[in-house]
Amino acid sequence: MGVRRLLDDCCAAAKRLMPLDEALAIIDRDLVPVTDVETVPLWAALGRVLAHDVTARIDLPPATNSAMDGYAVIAADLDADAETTLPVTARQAAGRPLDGTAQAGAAVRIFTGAPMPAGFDAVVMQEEVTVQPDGRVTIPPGVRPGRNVRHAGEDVEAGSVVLHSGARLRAQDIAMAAAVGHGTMTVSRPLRVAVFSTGDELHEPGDDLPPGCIYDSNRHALQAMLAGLPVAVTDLGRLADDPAVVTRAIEAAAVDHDVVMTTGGVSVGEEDHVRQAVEAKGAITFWRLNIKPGKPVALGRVGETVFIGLPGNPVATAVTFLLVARPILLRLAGARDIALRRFQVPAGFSYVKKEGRREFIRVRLETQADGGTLARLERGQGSHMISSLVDSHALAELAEDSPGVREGEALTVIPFPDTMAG
Ligand SMILES: Nc1nc2c(c(=O)[nH]1)N[C@H]1C(S)=C(S)[C@@H](COP(=O)(O)OP(=O)(O)OC[C@H]3O[C@@H](n4cnc5c(N)ncnc54)[C@H](O)[C@@H]3O)O[C@H]1N2
Ligand code: MOO
Repeated sequence: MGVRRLLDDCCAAAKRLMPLDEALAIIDRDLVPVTDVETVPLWAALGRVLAHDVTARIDLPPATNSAMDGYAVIAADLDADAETTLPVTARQAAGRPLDGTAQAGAAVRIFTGAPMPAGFDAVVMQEEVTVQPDGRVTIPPGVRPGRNVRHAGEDVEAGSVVLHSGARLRAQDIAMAAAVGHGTMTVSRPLRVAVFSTGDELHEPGDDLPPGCIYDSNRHALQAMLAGLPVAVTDLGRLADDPAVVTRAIEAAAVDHDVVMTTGGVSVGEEDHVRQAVEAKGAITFWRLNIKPGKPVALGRVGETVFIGLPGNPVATAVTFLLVARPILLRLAGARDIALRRFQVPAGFSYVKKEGRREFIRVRLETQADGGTLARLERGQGSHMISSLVDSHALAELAEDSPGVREGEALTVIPFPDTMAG
């Protein structure tokens, strides 16, 4: 895996801001996914990337069975226009052998999930029958073959592919693997991701805060956001704004990690040393994207290790994690679908934007009385305003050439993924 195909020369040196789509195309095309796999129990497979197709070992359902608690019958035994009273000659519970004899002209007491007795083709719910004092059952007219019957293989046929390699496993995928007989799943190994924050002003939350300093929130936010991805995180703490310290730390972390991720120090100030540190030991592929917030975001390599440099402003960190770091990590983990889901909802506000950059603004998604959804603009859109992240549910995306949005117009929104959703 890694960055073998990442170009060393780049538009980093150029003045041009790279469009987001171009950066995503580089991620898609040039990053080489991990090839190491491991086999894990089902409970450990959630969120991991499936390494091979999963094939059904059995039909699903494995046998034709009843969808209801009631009485199995042969529809042809019944009077089409009048009630029919039948003796009950057998009992069929799920997971047990047939008790009694299932025969034409009789009903079988049956329960949900129990296999249909041979030759029986319909089930009448127990609520619809009358049990006579002598134990016989009276069945209403109109029962057709197939009623309340679930056929073997109607969900999945044995031998068919039920999950495709590259899928990020969700709860329903694990249900499917289990149902068709797999007790383990083969997934790509977790990416080893090292996380640093940089900045002399940063202090650990919980400690005393000297004047002019702030608590390090980004490093903790990143670890929380990474928790939703197939990664093993190493927290490498805070780095001082010292070029030698930053260079040494990035170089050391690159030795035993697949990805080194930093926050802060990636812009143009004299105390921003991250980019130079990466260039000293590797190369930068892109460094500035045509997005707001999050313009200073870098992809590069240090040896074979992928480097991701996220900007320091907390909202820019979160936005670039979603838009850039997340697809990089999913691609490296071998995931097939790395795109964020986008929806259109009406805007409940007007917003003017400068043309030229793609802009992401924080919105709340409100359910209206008519059941529809409306996007409301969060107050405080500065990229230092964490409260607007806390109060929002999604990013609204305004295209490069858009002048903004007017109330009532359709707005493209990207709902926050699980670790950021309410
Ligand atoms: N002359 C220019 N100045 C800046 C530009 C620019 O293009 N030209 N870009 C601005 C943008 S946009 C952003 S975003 C920031 C990104 O800067 P850095 O990535 O170098 O980040 P820092 O300068 O280290 O910090 C920026 C800001 O974020 C706070 N911060 C940093 N780390 C953390 C952390 N771990 N937890 C919480 N907050 C953090 C830091 O104190 C600063 O306030 O640059 C602009 N400047
Ligand atoms: O784009 Mo910066 O990333 O405004 O905060």
